[in-house]
Amino acid sequence: MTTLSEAYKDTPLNLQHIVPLDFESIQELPDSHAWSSSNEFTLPCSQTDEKSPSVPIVDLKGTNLVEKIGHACENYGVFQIINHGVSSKLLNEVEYQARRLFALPAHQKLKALRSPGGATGYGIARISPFFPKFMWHEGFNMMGSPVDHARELWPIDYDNFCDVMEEYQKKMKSLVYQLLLLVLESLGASQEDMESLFPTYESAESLQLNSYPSCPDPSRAIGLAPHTDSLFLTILNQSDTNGLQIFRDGIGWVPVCPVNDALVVNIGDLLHIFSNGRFPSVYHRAIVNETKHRISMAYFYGPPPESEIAPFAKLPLRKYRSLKVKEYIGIKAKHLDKALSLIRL
Ligand SMILES: C=C1C[C@]23C[C@H]1CC[C@H]2[C@@]12CCC[C@@](C)(C(=O)O1)[C@H]2[C@@H]3C(=O)O
Ligand SMILES: O=C(O)CCC(=O)C(=O)O
Ligand SMILES: [Fe+2]
Repeated sequence: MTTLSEAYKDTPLNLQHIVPLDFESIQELPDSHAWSSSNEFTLPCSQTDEKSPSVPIVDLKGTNLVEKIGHACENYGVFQIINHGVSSKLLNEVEYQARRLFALPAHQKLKALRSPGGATGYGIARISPFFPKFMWHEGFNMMGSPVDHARELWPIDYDNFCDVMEEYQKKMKSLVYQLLLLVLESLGASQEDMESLFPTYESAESLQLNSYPSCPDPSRAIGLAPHTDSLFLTILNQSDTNGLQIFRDGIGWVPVCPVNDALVVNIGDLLHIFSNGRFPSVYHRAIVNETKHRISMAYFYGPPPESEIAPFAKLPLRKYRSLKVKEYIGIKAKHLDKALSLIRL
């Protein structure tokens, strides 16, 4: 059986595209990280609130969930959830542990550096080789138990970090499955379809901690360049600092403004394929700011790498060919934004 991390082995990266900058030691934006300045207008978060949000907010204890989630998936590709059952204590604890990790000195973080063919550990975003400039970002990725890398970072006291990350992954897994059932129901799948298509015990999952240090010249830097996520669904804990933006056709970049204790859910490419394009994977990016060190935590969830993915049989006129999840991951790793069009029928 191929694991998710093995699915990335065939497209190794060189060190230049793995090692982050030592942000602590930098006073000015280096040319390597300076993007041409973008003056596009984006709606400021001060002009939104919970009554007129920039993307839908779904109360998981509310009514008509299938309808609301279906509408958000079809029209936005992203929504925020509240009353999701994950305690604010746990949300704060993962953020605390992530901050603790990124606050380590650079030489210590490099002990957990991702290997060229590996997917887990410390490093810059996988999508970096596709862009001419580097991002104002460092990440730490986990697939399953983080213990091996955590021990490299904190040889003695790695338990706290691991306990929190494992508990968080467990909570995310049950939450994502609950969301997936609602999403599938809104596509017209029956309970039986769902159980046979996506048995709970089989999946691919990954938890990514993102760090965007405060930046001396934020208008010329980018935290995470525009991309779509690859798997089914992503649950993002963006804490309380804004930075996440989605691209909406005909409008442009729209911020996903932080709502206290809310989590952001977004559609990835595999769900785009499964929904035959009805639920498009949303193009998004993260911007940085001058004063705050922003942390986010993204949980990615998808079907196992060996399984087949295709548009759901009950949907008319299939637009995408059927393929193995690991094959799609390989195509995406080589072609990024062109991956979906390469499998179009
Ligand atoms: C399970 C995943 C999902 C990955 C690849 C792999 C591990 C790291 C994830 C991210 C995290 C940062 C953005 C992204 C675009 C990136 O560069 O690495 C993500 C990517 C994807 O959604 O494709
Ligand atoms: O930090 C954010 O707000 C976005 C993170 C993201 O897009 C990702 O990890 O894939
Ligand atoms: Fe993303």
